[in-house]
Amino acid sequence: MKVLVAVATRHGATREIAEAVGTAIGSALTDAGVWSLVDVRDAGLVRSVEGFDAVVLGSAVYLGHWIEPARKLAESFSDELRRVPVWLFSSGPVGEQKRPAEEPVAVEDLVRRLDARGHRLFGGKIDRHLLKFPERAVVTALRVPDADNRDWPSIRAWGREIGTSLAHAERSVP
Ligand SMILES: Cc1cc2nc3c(=O)[nH]c(=O)nc-3n(C[C@H](O)[C@H](O)[C@H](O)COP(=O)(O)O)c2cc1C
Repeated sequence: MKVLVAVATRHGATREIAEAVGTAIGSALTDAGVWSLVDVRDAGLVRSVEGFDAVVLGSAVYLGHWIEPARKLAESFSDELRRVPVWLFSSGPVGEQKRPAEEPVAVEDLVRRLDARGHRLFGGKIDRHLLKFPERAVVTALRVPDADNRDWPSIRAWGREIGTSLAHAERSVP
């Protein structure tokens, strides 16, 4: 089984989540006795999704939205993506940035359009040293502290859930 984990990142924090998800999917499939090849790629470098049996697409969240390479991939390949199991994830919230009254990222429409199995929101990471001046100005204005809110156990658990569900589907094919 071939699985694509495509990710859009500006500063690398979401890429590391994608890699952990990909590793967890692969190990759950191996444990279930299913051969797998899990390809973690930058969304902007994906030229085709043909040949993959499942796709996980994730993006960092900036100002409430996915960044362009992830949106573009979802748009360009929406027909192909609807034909395979798809999971989405976003990574963003740091500190108190997530206000309970608001959805931190607008993806409901995408979940519907791609007929995705689910969407998970993970915490993000802010390291001012990596930010360009305008970004630093935004996080300073919003009083967002430097922090790493990525919850590795739940990231890995989600990847294993995906792998297990793919393994069940594979076994139930006659
Ligand atoms: C300028 C700026 C705007 C951001 N806007 C949001 C936002 O609207 N919602 C959110 O949850 N996180 C927001 N974040 C946090 C990022 O999503 C978080 O730092 C993420 O881990 C970045 O991932 P990356 O390193 O893969 O680009 C913002 C960060 C910056 C620097």
